[in-house]
Amino acid sequence: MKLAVIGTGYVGLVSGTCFADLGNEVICVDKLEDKVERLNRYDIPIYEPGLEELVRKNHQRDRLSFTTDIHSAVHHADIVLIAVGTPETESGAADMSFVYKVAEEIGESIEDDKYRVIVNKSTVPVGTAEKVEDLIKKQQPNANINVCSVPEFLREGSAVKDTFHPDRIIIGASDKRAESMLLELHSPLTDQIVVTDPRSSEMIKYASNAFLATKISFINEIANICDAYDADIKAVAEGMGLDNRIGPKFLNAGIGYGGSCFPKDVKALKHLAEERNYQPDILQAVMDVNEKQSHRMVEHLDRIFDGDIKGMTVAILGLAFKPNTDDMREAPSVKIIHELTEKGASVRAVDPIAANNARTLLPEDVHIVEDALEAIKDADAAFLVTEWDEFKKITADDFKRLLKQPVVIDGRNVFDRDLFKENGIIYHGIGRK
Ligand SMILES: NC(=O)C1=CN([C@@H]2O[C@H](COP(=O)(O)OP(=O)(O)OC[C@H]3O[C@@H](n4cnc5c(N)ncnc54)[C@H](O)[C@@H]3O)[C@@H](O)[C@H]2O)C=CC1
Ligand SMILES: O=C(O)[C@H]1O[C@H](OP(=O)(O)OP(=O)(O)OC[C@H]2O[C@@H](n3ccc(=O)[nH]c3=O)[C@H](O)[C@@H]2O)[C@H](O)[C@@H](O)[C@@H]1O
Repeated sequence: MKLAVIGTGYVGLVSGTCFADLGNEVICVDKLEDKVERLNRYDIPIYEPGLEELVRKNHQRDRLSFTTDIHSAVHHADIVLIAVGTPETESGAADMSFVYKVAEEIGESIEDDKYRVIVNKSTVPVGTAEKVEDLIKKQQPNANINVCSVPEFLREGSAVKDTFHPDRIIIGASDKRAESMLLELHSPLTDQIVVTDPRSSEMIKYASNAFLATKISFINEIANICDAYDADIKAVAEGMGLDNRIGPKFLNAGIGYGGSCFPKDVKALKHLAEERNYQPDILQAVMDVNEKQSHRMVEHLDRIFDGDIKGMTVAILGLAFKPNTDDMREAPSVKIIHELTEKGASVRAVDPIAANNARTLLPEDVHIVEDALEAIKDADAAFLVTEWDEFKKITADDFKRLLKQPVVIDGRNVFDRDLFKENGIIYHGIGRK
């Protein structure tokens, strides 16, 4: 099939490349000339394991190309995927200006009566498929199109794997012909395909992200209660997760969820509810717990030093919002570092790949170093903020030898608490002192 993919962020670039790899002819469009130029040189603007080889392979086979010309891409396509950003606005609602602009541009690009399926892959409010259809038809009243919703569920850092092996595909189809084309496109990926209407499909995406965020805030709340009673959240989560109805995933307590999606999507869903005069109390609580959670590490440090942390040097291990990405959007590290510097501490930070993206978000006097052991050396305390594999390998002995004071605050509960304590380290995890 011939595909046009509009937007080459995580979703557009990864899904476009994967569909090309499955044998489709894919043109990826971005409005940013320098991004398109970089992509044509296989200089991939995001860090995503496996992506570069896949782009190179399919580009060289002439199945995948990059352009700024939306007009010719839409003209060529049987299916147009919209994958532009839907960031949050001040009110918490999704900013739909990029999607609406693309809809208008698609309308302007359609000049013939060929049948095309337009697909929203961006995470969008319920009712957007209808709005996009209206906008396209406003530009081109005779456009022979159906607008559908196929939300994306990939995770950053494992985007290629998630796209080739999805748990499920949701197709929100507005018409039988569109449904069968989308089934044909997606059937090589999985048998687990749910076909529904566009509105339900749009809601499935928000509800899924909100549910995962709820699981995280729930376990963080239990961790905070564990803290107060000297129970161990790791044991608690393991015990809970063995119940099939609960499941073990997304029960890692820590410093709250970040990233480009959970924070904005929970807010956007809340906003959607309030627009229809429904007060979503659970979503509000999820956000409130998450907001508080990023302060836990500094609270632990304060507890150890009776609030007197002025003049200390704290080593920050990890800046990205999670491992295997250089994405700094809503990364808890930013809040933690600002809190430390506001309290008069100095910060020495390290991250394998996110340091460049982090620089402008951090106070100027934060010292970013290349190596974890260099960050720790002579610091008064170390904070494990992002659980990169290379940080997990730091031993109790390394901390003991290099830190000025053997204080380790483990924001992701990855170190062996008992071993660290046996080695004389003052170890605090989240919900496991
Ligand atoms: N990042 C992720 O892991 C996931 C994101 N999503 C959703 O997918 C959507 C896209 O997210 P990302 O890929 O992270 O976006 P992004 O913000 O990283 O990239 C969007 C791209 O679209 C381009 N663009 C904007 N307007 C354009 C136009 N008129 N014509 C051509 N290109 C245009 C931008 O230049 C940019 O390169 C969002 O709604 C997001 O919530 C869904 C699942 C996973
Ligand atoms: O809509 C999206 O953009 C995507 O959002 C998330 O993917 P992502 O943000 O890449 O990362 P996750 O692995 O889900 O982690 C999100 C945040 O939750 C935190 N988290 C995750 C799991 C956990 O047990 N505990 C926890 O604190 C992570 O540290 C991170 O800050 C979802 O997992 C994807 O399914 C979805 O497609």
